[in-house]
Amino acid sequence: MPKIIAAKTIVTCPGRNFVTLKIMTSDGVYGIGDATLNGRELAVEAYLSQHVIPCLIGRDAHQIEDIWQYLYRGAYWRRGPVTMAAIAAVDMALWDIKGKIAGLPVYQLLGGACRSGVMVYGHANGETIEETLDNAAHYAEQGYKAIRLQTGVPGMSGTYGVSKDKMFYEPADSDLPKETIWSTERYLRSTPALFEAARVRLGDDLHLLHDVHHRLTPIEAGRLGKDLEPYRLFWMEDATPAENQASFRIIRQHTTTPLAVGEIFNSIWDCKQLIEEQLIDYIRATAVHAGGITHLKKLASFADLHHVRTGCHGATDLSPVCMGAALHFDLSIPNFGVQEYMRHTPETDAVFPHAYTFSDGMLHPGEAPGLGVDIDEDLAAKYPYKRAYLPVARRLDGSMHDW
Ligand SMILES: O=C(O)[C@@H](O)[C@@H](O)[C@H](O)[C@H](O)CO
Ligand SMILES: [Mg+2]
Repeated sequence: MPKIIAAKTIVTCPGRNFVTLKIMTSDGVYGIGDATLNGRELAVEAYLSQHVIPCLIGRDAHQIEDIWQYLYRGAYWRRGPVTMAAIAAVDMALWDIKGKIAGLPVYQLLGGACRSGVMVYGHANGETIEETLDNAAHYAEQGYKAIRLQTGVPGMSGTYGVSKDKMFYEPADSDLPKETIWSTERYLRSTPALFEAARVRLGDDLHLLHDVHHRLTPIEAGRLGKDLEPYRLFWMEDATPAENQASFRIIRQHTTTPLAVGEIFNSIWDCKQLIEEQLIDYIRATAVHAGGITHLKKLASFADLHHVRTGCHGATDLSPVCMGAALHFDLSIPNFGVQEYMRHTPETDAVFPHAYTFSDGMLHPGEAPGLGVDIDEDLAAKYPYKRAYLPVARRLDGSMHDW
């Protein structure tokens, strides 16, 4: 058996912070997993190095499910982003090892390909509607079939989703949380105008998406969904905070705009009611924050029973290791919907050489054994950790709001 003989964490900041777990086996084969939790990176690093790695040594690296159960049940304290990101990193690394030993890409171990490629969506944005649509046209020229549109809200700078650099979006760019302002009324006025103009300019064939980023109440979200119906969105994302899953019933009662949620979910328990009651159309949980490929597989199978498809989170704060894992998963499940693809910078891509490729609006994980993603440790060491936080938002009267 390939025995786990050592494991270590690698923290690097090639423009943004990433935490990677590397597991070494007695066969000389190693695997890697993503453990990045944006803005709280060192908590996961400590959880792994202080509490998880000592429990891994000597175990059979092939026993992926058993090790998952051992870490999940064994901690006694279940779930939560730190715990689940740490378990996810172990899980990804073990799938990587199994694939390398079998000489097969991970998607083959998951049941083989269900499709020829993974449709992805890119992020078009701008301060104005015109700038956003120019950017969207640029994505369409590159072959994207699905595009997310976010535009500045008049009179409010620092709105979520609007970036200075049009190809790379990095909101965690400040060593203390930056304060931004928010007005629901202005946002609800400007967003339908963006999509009205988008259909005129971009036509009917592109899939258009939008991220509300948890900033509306359920009834406000119901109204926005209704206002957006004429423009036939692929989805409206994170319409309202989802701790109270039943609140999605209110949105559902008011609109046929498809709903996506779940990038901050850590387990199937965060979306059990949402899925069971068919209150959503797409579940956005992803490998790194929801317990790895093993847990995501269960979640997707449960979702499939309820006509819910997947739409894995794929922002830049999820490393190329997570992107690799997501692509193997996406290719192999029947109820795949779409994959988010926010490109990493060339510096990040150099630290994480990978086999996945983009062509004609689709990503493919490639045929390399395992996850097909590696880490260049010498290069990683040149970019030390830099504290960075996401912004926060306040309403016009100064009270806190979701960013
Ligand atoms: O849909 C998305 O990609 C997001 O909502 C992210 O940009 C999110 O803000 C970041 O992942 C936070 O770390
Ligand atoms: Mg989002």
